[in-house]
Amino acid sequence: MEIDDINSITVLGAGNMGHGIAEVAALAGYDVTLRDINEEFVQSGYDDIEWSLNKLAEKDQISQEDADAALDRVTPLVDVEESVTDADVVIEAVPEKMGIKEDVYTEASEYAPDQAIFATNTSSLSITDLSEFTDNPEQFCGMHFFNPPVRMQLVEVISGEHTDEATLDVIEELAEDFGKTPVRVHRDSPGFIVNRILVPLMNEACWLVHEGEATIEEVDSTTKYGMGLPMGSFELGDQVGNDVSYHVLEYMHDVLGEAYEPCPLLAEKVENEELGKKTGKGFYDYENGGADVPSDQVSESVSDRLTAVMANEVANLIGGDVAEADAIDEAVMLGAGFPNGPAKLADDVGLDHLLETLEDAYEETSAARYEPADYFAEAAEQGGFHGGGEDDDSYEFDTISIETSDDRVGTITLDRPHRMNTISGELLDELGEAIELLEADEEVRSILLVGAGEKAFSAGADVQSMAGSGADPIEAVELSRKGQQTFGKLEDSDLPVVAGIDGYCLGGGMELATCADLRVASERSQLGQPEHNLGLLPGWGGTQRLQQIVGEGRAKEIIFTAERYDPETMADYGFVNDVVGNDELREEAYDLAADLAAGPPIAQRYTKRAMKKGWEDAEAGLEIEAQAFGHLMATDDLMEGVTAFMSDRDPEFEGK
Ligand SMILES: C/C=C/C(=O)SCCNC(=O)CCNC(=O)[C@H](O)C(C)(C)COP(=O)(O)OP(=O)(O)OC[C@H]1O[C@@H](n2cnc3c(N)ncnc32)[C@H](O)[C@@H]1OP(=O)(O)O
Repeated sequence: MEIDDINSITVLGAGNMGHGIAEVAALAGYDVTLRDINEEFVQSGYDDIEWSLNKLAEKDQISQEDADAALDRVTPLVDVEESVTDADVVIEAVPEKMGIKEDVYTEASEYAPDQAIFATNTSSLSITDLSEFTDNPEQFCGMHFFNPPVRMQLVEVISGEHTDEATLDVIEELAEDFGKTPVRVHRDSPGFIVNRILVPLMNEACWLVHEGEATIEEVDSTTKYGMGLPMGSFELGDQVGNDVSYHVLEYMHDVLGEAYEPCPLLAEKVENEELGKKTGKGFYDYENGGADVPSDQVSESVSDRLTAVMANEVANLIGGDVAEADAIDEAVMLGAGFPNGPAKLADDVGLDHLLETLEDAYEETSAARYEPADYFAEAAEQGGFHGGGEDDDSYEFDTISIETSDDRVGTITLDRPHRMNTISGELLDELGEAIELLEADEEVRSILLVGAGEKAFSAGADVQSMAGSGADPIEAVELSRKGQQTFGKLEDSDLPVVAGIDGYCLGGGMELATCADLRVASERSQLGQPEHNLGLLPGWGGTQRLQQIVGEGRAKEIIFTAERYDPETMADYGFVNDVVGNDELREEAYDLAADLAAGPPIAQRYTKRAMKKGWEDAEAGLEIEAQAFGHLMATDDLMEGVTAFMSDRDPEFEGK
């Protein structure tokens, strides 16, 4: 089957995941049948889809017409035969019990067309075992969505032992058509990628506390503020559900062995029905304020242990041919909101050190969970999961990407869409390097700055990583100076710089855009300096540079009110040069950057210098203007400009 042959999708199971998957498929334009065992369940799933679609429309993420059209494409049904008889793809999302799934597959494969592909959303059962309940196990694979499917970008596409390549290809294309990012899991291994990393991490957090090596506060402070993960390990456990982690661990324990023995502390939580957020109590008490993770109890030994255990799982996945390092990183960043993938995090700490940490713990405790995976030493030897530092492609970054085009535009994309393109220390380093690279590239004549995804240009400094290190005032001073200097490179650049703003442009994100020469914003953008809401001030140049553009009165208004502004108001204030339709932003911003790239480089360079100098001292600015004017007289560009004007053609400036 080819992707173009897919029109009808049946989702079996109208629960939390089932109705979410059906909604995603309907939004992508497919006819969807949503099936559950009785009217009440299926109607409840349908109502949830309607609610969610209306919410998306209310938030202007889709139009009301699109929401209504998507709902119209969903047919709720109870009868199995009727639900699958025309299905091109059947996605199963029924409860995680082998017996229930067996019944569902046996019945559905009796009535589904022979060519239909079956995909399971299971997070914990064997794809191979499930495929054997169908007539065509080669047309069966895993298609694991994350909760809630409508918001989460990741889909793990998992091969079973019998799955053929064509099935995986078409399901990957389908996931892309749903607007998701598929990550291929080559082997049917418990937990696939994301749970295989997260669940042993949460288990190790429990062991550290159970063995008296750390407190819950120390572990969570370290996880969140030391390692920079989105939340503490126990906080995450409570969110996932302690029963869910426990059952996944039990399954891993059965299939993969002793290393995955659930910690008694976790078992105790399950026994006491302290399952986390959903029961009001887990490791934290959600009826009394919930998780309050301290930022000042970061412990190096806890960080080493947790990172080492996580790295061991990465080594198991790579060594076991389940997935490659890049796929693991992408999956965990998208599925769990990690700022960097676990392979990259481990590489950054250093595999030699982590291997030693594991070996020491293994020697001390003889616990199987510390036994280094076979592949670990190999990866350490080659300098990391990502192969060490021998990669001499200087255009490779982790938090940004850069691209150059025939129009001589160098585009820098802030590339942390799962974190609203927030600006971390690493991003600042990479941004500085990227600006220098583009400046040094003779083929580049202008810079375009954009954010990845549709939600944000940038929501500012990554406040979480700032809270981790910013408790130290001296470090915070340095961080402020680093931001000022990095963004200042754009101001000082000889190249004209355009910021293409789509979505949130807040705090440090707005300070970055302030350093561009021109700003184009989409209609849906929201701009502002919310730092005062956090008890901070715009510390990446905002107190100085914004007033140069909008004047002191407006700059003070923007900073003191900490409000979010629409782009039209920002255009009235003189901050935004042009407001364009959401769908046109990329093209319009690029075209502007391309126009500037076709301009006279020497005149542009001197104009920027004269204007900047004039901020400090108008007399000095005027002097630079006069000198530059003189120098330009002797350039080929002037000759070319005048000749082109006389011949009524476009000039071709060479910067000479
Ligand atoms: C010197 C410079 C200083 C500064 O720049 S200070 C920072 C200034 N910026 C801000 O104060 C903006 C803070 N963020 C927000 O107000 C909201 O977010 C938005 C309005 C941008 C978006 O709201 P919504 O659409 O409801 O999304 P969501 O669930 O709040 O955010 C999605 C994920 O992005 C993370 N995130 C957003 N902004 C930041 C940030 N500035 N630092 C770190 N993380 C951030 C969230 O926590 C969350 O993450 P999860 O999905 O894991 O819950």
